[in-house]
Amino acid sequence: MSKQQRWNELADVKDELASRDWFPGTSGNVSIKVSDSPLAFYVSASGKDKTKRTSEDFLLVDQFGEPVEETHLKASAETGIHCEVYRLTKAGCCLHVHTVDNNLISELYGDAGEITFQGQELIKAFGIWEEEGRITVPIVENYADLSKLSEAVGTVIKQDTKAVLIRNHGITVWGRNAFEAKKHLEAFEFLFSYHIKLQTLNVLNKNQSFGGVKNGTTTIS
Ligand SMILES: CSCCC(=O)C(=O)COP(=O)(O)O
Ligand SMILES: [Zn+2]
Repeated sequence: MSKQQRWNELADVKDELASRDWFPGTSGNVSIKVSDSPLAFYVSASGKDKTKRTSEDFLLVDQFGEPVEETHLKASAETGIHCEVYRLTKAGCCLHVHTVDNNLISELYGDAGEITFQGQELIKAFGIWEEEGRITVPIVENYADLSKLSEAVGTVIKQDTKAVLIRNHGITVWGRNAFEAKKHLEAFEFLFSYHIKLQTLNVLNKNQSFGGVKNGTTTIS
């Protein structure tokens, strides 16, 4: 596939994530691999409004996140994380978004360092078809030092890892191509949303059983 086709593929997936409001406040970044050896990938330019489609949305960078073509564009501040994903996995596309649900999950399970999902049909979206199939997402602290953050992400990526949560920040997820990366992202966001809603309902039920409704107001503690 040509570089232009890769660019278009990345622009299309960015548009689809934007249509879901998954890039609030210029957050998020996306990348797609163009060549394996030497590694080169398009990554979104830093600080842009990712809901807009322009000819300056992406730049080509190498394994170190350095531009390989003359450009005035600055690569995403989190390019180092994409470099780690391409170094450690067979990913062809890597997506990073900030959502309320992924931030809540990262905070609720941040101390545990991971969250595991089991018994959900959508786990099949990760290619896991076993009856008792499970998927674990590691969670790292949101280090302000981006080199340290990239290193922390790299440390938790194992052979079957498909995403990493950054605490109170967002998710970085990947797939062999743009289609698979988006599928994984959508499936994770579904699982996060389901889990939060279920936990909230459980707390509400518990409060009602134990008289948690005071003065006509149900409190969630
Ligand atoms: C306002 S979002 C803060 C930076 C961030 O977390 C992000 O995802 C976007 O950074 P980029 O440099 O890729 O625009
Ligand atoms: Zn981010």
